[in-house]
Order: sequence, then C-alpha cells, then structure tokens
Amino acid sequence: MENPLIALLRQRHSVPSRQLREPAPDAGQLQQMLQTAVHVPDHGRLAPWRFIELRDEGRRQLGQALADIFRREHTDATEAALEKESTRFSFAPLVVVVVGRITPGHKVPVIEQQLSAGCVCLQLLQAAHALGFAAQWLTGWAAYHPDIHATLGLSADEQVIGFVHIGTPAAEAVVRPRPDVAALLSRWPA
Ligand SMILES: Cc1cc2nc3c(=O)[nH]c(=O)nc-3n(C[C@H](O)[C@H](O)[C@H](O)COP(=O)(O)O)c2cc1C
Repeated sequence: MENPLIALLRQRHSVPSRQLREPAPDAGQLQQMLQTAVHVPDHGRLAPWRFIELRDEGRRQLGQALADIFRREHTDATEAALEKESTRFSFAPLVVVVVGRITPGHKVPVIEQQLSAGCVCLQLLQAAHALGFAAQWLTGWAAYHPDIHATLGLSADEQVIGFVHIGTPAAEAVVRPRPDVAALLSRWPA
C-alpha cells in the first residue's frame, strides 16, 4: 500500500481558477495552510516572503485595477478583453498573494530567496489540497506590473511570486499526465 502522505502529494493537481467556487478556507483553515506554507527551506533564515489575503472586496478591486491598467495600455482593447481582465480574480473565493521579500546584495543569492518563496507557493497548494480544497498558482502580466505592485502596497524589493487562487472545484478537473521520471533520471558517473 502506498504511504498515505505520498499518495496525497501525488494526487494534488491544479484546478483552473475559473472553476473554483465557494466554500473557501475559513480564517482558521487559512492560518493552518499558511503555517504549513512557511515550513520551507530558507537559506539564511531570511523568511523572504509574506502574504496578502484577498477575499470579496480585495478581489473586486484588484480586478478593476487590472482592467484600468489594461485599458490605459491598450487603447484599442475590446469590451471582451477588458471584461477578461476585470474578472481574473472573480472566481476563486480566496486568493493569497505570495510576495517575495528579496534582500539584494545578501550572501544568499536572489534566486535562492525566490526559490524559497516558490516553495511557499507549492506548500500552500499542497496544504489546500490536504484540507480538501483546490487551488491554482497563477502569475500573468499582473504579477510583474509596477502599478499592480503599487496597488498591493509592495515595496521596491518585493515582488509577486504567485497569486494562489483557492476554493472548491465546480467541476471535475482534467488530470494531466506527469512526466516519466525514469526518463529524467541519470546516474553520474554513468
Ligand atoms: C510560477 C508559475 C506561474 C504560473 N502562472 C500561470 C499563469 O499565469 N497561467 C496559467 O494558466 N498557468 C500558470 N501556471 C501553471 C499552473 O499553476 C499549473 O501548474 C497548471 O495549471 C497545471 O496544473 P498542475 O498544478 O496540475 O500541474 C504557473 C505555474 C508556475 C509554477
């Protein structure tokens, strides 16, 4: 019989944010998930991450900010395109923004700080899965746009590592096949 924790880890898969609905994790469940998420390797104990919780009003306002920026930067944008931008955060009832707090010039290279923050995102996905929710880690242009950073109150050394959309699936997700690790594994020296 497969180890139950291994089985749980292997069952995790993303559910597209547009298919996520209520119920969302409540405050206690979110705390549990975040406690799990920070159980990651962290070179230098920099804790190079923090979280922003978006629920109803936060998701609505962020969607509106996306549409406003998109309209400004694409003067020929169609109503459908603007609608797509404004609704990006309107499906999953909870979005956790994982913010990387990067210390430039530290002996721990920037990439290692970013990798630690990436581990936080994965751990958050796994914790959501363990509690019976589904999730998807998204970035998209908004994650890299300075005006979105300003909207969310990020400082100059902070970046969006992921928008982790969390909720309950409205439909059965299509589970994608995973790579064959045997083909990825070599031994050195051969
Ligand atoms: C850093 C990062 C950013 C991602 N951003 C997007 C995105 O913007 N849009 C998207 O469709 N998928 C994005 N993905 C992929 C999804 O999170 C997810 O991996 C994909 O839907 C496949 O699901 P899986 O988790 O079951 O493999 C991103 C993944 C990573 C690691």
